[in-house]
Amino acid sequence: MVVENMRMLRLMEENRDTTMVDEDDETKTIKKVLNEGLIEPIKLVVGFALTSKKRKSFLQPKFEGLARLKGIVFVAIDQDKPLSEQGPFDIVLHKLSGKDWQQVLEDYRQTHPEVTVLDPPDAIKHLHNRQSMLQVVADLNLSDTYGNVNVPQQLVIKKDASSIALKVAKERLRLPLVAKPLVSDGSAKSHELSLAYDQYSLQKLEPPLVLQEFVNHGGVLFKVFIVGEAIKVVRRFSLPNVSKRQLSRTSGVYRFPRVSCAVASADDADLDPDVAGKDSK
Ligand SMILES: Nc1ncnc2c1ncn2[C@@H]1O[C@H](COP(=O)(O)OP(=O)(O)OP(=O)(O)O)[C@@H](O)[C@H]1O
Ligand SMILES: O=P(O)(O)O[C@H]1[C@H](O)[C@@H](O)[C@H](OP(=O)(O)O)[C@@H](OP(=O)(O)O)[C@H]1O
Repeated sequence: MVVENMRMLRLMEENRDTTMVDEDDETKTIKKVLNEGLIEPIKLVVGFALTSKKRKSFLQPKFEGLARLKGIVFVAIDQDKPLSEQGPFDIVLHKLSGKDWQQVLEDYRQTHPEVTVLDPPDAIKHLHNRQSMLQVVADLNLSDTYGNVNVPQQLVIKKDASSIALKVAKERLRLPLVAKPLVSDGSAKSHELSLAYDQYSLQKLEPPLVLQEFVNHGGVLFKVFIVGEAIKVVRRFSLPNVSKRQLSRTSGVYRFPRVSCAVASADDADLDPDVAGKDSK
């Protein structure tokens, strides 16, 4: 048992980025427990294929350690070697884009039906494009049902920035508009959003993109995470409302950073309970 745990520890060390070796007390405790053989035997091997950015944000040493205590280990997939020659895995966890990788996964699913691929390329392809991503929600037709789920008015611009103003006028989209890259592939570029205040500045945008009417939402939003039966809701700070007055006085295109990421948590903020419902338009 101790030998197996030491082997596992080595595996975890080998699979870790050199940028991730900052050890806190909890990590040291986990290592001590591992060394002393006090933990569960390995029940599940998860092969992962992630970008180095994702590996750093998701596979943090503490998380890996806690998973190991529950008998789950994470092993890096070497993309330069055939997937079938690696493992054996119980689960393949991935977040990589590209047709070649999708084909590798599809082939692997055929030859290894016993392995759970999270998620199969076919099941997540609509999330790689912001138009199809939102279409799924629009198709659910949830407005005026039990709650009220609406989708912002939006327009896809594939090319030709000079034609945007005309298209926007034709579709009667109201300014300001949020411009989002059409492709959503996890790259930094795909997260670069901007806000266009006036018609003239629309030509400065860079297609392919999705234009959405800006929806005032009181500067906070809720993110809902669902895994199986588990549901977690977090509150995050977001873009503040844009008033009519502000709109009439502002022009141009403004890039905005990752406003509602994890560091923008508003879970503990003391907010006016009505704030998310106010509309200053
Ligand atoms: N139509 C909209 N009206 C008002 N604000 C918006 C709108 N769309 C997006 N935002 C703001 O932009 C932020 C990011 O938008 P979005 O979630 O579409 O992009 P993302 O890159 O996928 O973000 P994330 O990385 O947080 O998942 C939101 O948190 C919200 O603050
Ligand atoms: O931390 P939350 O609020 O869950 O937001 C996530 C986004 O929803 C994801 O889209 C980001 O992943 P990608 O950068 O791979 O798209 C993801 O990027 P990260 O894994 O680098 O943190 C997060 O920004």
